[in-house]
Amino acid sequence: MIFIKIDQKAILKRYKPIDKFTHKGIQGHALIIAGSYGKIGAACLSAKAALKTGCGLVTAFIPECGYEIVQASIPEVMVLTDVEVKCISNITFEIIPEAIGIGPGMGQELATQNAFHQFLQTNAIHLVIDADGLNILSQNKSWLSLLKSKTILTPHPKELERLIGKWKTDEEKFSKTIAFSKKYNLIIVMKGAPTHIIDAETVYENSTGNAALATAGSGDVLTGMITSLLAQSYDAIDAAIIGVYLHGLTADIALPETGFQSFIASDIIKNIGKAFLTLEINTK
Ligand SMILES: NC(=O)C1=CN([C@@H]2O[C@H](COP(=O)(O)OP(=O)(O)OC[C@H]3O[C@@H](n4cnc5c(N)ncnc54)[C@H](O)[C@@H]3O)[C@@H](O)[C@H]2O)[C@@H](O)CC1
Ligand SMILES: Nc1ncnc2c1ncn2[C@@H]1O[C@H](COP(=O)(O)OP(=O)(O)O)[C@@H](O)[C@H]1O
Ligand SMILES: [Mg+2]
Repeated sequence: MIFIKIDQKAILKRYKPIDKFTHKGIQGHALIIAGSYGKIGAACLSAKAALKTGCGLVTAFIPECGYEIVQASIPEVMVLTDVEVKCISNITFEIIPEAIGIGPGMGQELATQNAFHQFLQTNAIHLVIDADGLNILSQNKSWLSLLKSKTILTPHPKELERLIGKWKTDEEKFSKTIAFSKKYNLIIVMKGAPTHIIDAETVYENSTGNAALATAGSGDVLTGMITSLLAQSYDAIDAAIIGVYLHGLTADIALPETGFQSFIASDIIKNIGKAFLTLEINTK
């Protein structure tokens, strides 16, 4: 195992400042496939976080019932709807995004599982899988071999357990996750306090974040942020590392204003700009 601590210096080596002459057409298009009846908020959080992390365009693919919710709450985001009202049942789109984030709030209806399977069989675009995307994979482990090399998975501890089985010690958790990452050639964002990013034998430990992040939708926001960085042509490992670092940094920045208790997932999104600025100041 190779252990690497991720601090600001490590991020600055990977961070690419925005080109003065860029435009929205080349700044990356992220597609967020998420949401179900009662959990359209997860799609909103993820899509808004993707936009606020710098990609030029964001499209949300959601069940029909979420159409007005997403359009009204984030007018900058484009929306595609499924034929089903309450859940995703057929993932088809004509746009060509550079990266896709799938799973937040998506639910695990049979129709959604079938649509996800169909999608994995044909998808060739860089991918981040979270939440119900992970839960569906846990129930259908043979589908893991459909994932392209360096697909990013972002499990919290319970989702990780569903994927790799129970562990008794931290050591066992790491060795099982490393073996899983190697077997399927995946990047595993092992969310926690702190979060570790696992790429085969290499374990990156994040240095930002605090308990304020223990709040609903916090992971949905992270999925949007990593997808956005992937869409902006960061390598998968860099997108995962920078996304986790900035996500944690928002909570460190906001803490003096919100305290642990009143920090909510929208506060992560609100502070992404300030988190980026700490990097800009250090590249001057
Ligand atoms: N506003 C929204 O629409 C929201 C939608 N959400 C979605 O709701 C669905 C269900 O997600 P959940 O994660 O709640 O459900 P899960 O059943 O996957 O996870 C909840 C369980 O995991 C355990 N757990 C979670 N984090 C842990 C940690 N750090 N350490 C130890 N145990 C931990 C909890 O004790 C609980 O038993 C997902 O699709 C998610 O994206 C949530 O993100 C909440 C907000
Ligand atoms: N005590 C904590 N300290 C630091 N980070 C935390 C803590 N609790 C949760 N987090 C972070 O918050 C996020 C929670 O993600 P997740 O459980 O998927 O939330 P949700 O599904 O509600 O969106 C992860 O990035 C995790 O690392
Ligand atoms: Mg989650």
